[in-house]
Amino acid sequence: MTLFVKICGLRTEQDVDTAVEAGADAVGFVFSDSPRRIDPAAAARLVARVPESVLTVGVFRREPLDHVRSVAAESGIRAVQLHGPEDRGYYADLATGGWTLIRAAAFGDSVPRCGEFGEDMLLLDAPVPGSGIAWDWSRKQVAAGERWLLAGGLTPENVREAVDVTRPWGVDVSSGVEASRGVKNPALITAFVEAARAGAVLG
Ligand SMILES: O=C(O)c1ccccc1NCC(=O)[C@H](O)[C@H](O)COP(=O)(O)O
Repeated sequence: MTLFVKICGLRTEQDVDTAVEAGADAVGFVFSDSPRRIDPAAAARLVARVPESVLTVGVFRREPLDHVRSVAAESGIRAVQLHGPEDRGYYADLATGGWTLIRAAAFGDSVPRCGEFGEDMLLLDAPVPGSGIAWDWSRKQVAAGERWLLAGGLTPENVREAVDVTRPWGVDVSSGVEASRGVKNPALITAFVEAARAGAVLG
């Protein structure tokens, strides 16, 4: 099994082309308040460059359901990643649209299970998404074998150790492949994908 790698917060053609050429499995576009925010029309132009084999993901935080549906339709993304406190009804409604659903949960007291809200993937993240701050991965709470992504403060330097410690199904990065906040560095994107997959032992 190959480690699933998602590169998040992309805003330019170069970002997207680099991630795809590096072998990323998914590319993310942030549609909520963030230095990485992109509007749906601009995202649609980038989504059109992405081959079918790579999942295009829209990232949302605390947005009304109608807004998520409308942005997802306009941009053409195939997956929706939710960082808010959405309930099961919200997920059930979105599931009717055919999008792959990714539920982001902050590392904390509860023990999340992938699928308990009807999601297809679980993303275990730092309390502040997109902050580049790592949490104590050795305390990860997801059962082995679940479709879960490790996120929060990953970099080309630490991703290998993080994968070895937590044995995730996949990894997700944003800040760790940036030259400055919101501006991706192509060389770091390539280095991250290579480092993530180098000698991976998955659980
Ligand atoms: O990137 C943001 O600013 C953002 C804003 C609102 C919701 C989610 C956001 N980002 C999600 C991600 O980029 C990743 O899924 C994850 O949080 C990893 O971030 P990082 O620690 O920067 O690698």
